[in-house]
Amino acid sequence: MSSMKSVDDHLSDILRTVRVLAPLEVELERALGTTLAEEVTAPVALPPFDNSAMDGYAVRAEDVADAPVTLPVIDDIAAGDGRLQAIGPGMVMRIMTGAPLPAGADAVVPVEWTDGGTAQVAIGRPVREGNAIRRSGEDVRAGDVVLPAGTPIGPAQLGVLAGLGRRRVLVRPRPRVVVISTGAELVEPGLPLGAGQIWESNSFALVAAVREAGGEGYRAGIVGDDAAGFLDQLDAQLLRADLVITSGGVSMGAYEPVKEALGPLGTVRFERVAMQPGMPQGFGVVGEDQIPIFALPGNPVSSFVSFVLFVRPALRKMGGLPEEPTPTVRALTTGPLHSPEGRRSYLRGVLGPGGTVGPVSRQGSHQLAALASANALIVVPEDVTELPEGTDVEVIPL
Ligand SMILES: Nc1nc2c(c(=O)[nH]1)N[C@H]1C(S)=C(S)[C@@H](COP(=O)(O)OP(=O)(O)OC[C@H]3O[C@@H](n4cnc5c(N)ncnc54)[C@H](O)[C@@H]3O)O[C@H]1N2
Ligand code: MOO
Ligand SMILES: [Mg+2]
Repeated sequence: MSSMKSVDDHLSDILRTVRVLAPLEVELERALGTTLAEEVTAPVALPPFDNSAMDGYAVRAEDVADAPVTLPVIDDIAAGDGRLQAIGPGMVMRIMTGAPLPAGADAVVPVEWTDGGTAQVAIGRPVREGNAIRRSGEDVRAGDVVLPAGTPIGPAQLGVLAGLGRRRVLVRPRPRVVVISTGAELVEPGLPLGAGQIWESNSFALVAAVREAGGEGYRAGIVGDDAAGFLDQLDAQLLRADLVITSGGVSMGAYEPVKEALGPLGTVRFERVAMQPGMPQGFGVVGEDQIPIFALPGNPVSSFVSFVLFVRPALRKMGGLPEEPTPTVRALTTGPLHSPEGRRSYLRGVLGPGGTVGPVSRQGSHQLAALASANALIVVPEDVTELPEGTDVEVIPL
């Protein structure tokens, strides 16, 4: 039996091969979930001008120091009022939240502290200088770097970009990922099953996982166990792909179209990775543009686990995010665990309350429903075959 490649070596080969995607200018509406490819500075201060934090009256604090006092209201300032207003000693203006502070005013009295008058107003208590005023530049000064390149764009970052007047922004685009399923036994869900057939599920799970990982996933349908047909489909799909995932056809059978088609190219290596599930799989590049391709095993749990361990980090890198190990937590096992010698196991488990984790009862790599009942993968190292209940283990939350 040929020797196996470690999970860590396989991942580092992958990360060495995939490249960060070229920056692309996109509309703000399309930037959520991407990574900034430019440094964003503020063209103006935020707030751009001194303004009121409350609905009330713009005053000179010294004029209301002996409150209660009654003072004349010389004008109203609404938010958006562009007039350059000013007040003199002994005068006030009615002002709304967000409206520009008139020159000469140094405090705002909230309407709750007054009788709400419009021609004149009775002010019930004094205010400190600066009360309820939001100063220009208090959030951001003009020229400040607000978002450095490499920032992941979430809702708050998107909001601040709009708040800085941006309509378009330079980002690392979402990787476009095409998923091709292979297998003569596969039928589109929704169509009737014939003898010996099963409904195709891997591409649905993988496309969903791609989307969750920040990529744009497309199903390229099912190709049978025919290497030439697979290559035709691959050629057609490469036009719209930054990355390709195939499922099935990589093991030791008589009909392994992916291995048969890609093996001879010399740019895709088929390995036995020392893991369970997911041992047989390939990785490399295809086409003129050297598009990365993951040839994942057909067993549904195997392709899913391989996605988590290998494809997700590759998508992160392509999308401009820093490399980081797959996030894990520690937990105590609620039952004994078994694992094959020489392969790192990723047992399907349930993370419970209080930092415990238990394996689900069905651990076969074809048992997709068991995966769906799990919320974690329990990592058992290569050299460990049995673990008693109560062992502290590493867990990948799903
Ligand atoms: N003699 C050996 N046989 C197998 C070995 C081995 O080392 N020696 N490895 C086993 C392991 S481990 C795995 S994993 C699988 C990998 O198989 P393939 O990648 O060649 O995939 P297929 O043969 O096409 O399918 C395997 C299994 O998965 C089902 N499948 C495939 N695609 C889908 C899909 N899109 N949706 C749902 N189910 C799918 C398929 O029907 C098969 O049952 O090889 C073992 N064999
Ligand atoms: O390695 Mo296979 O993924 O066990 O079923
Ligand atoms: Mg096979």
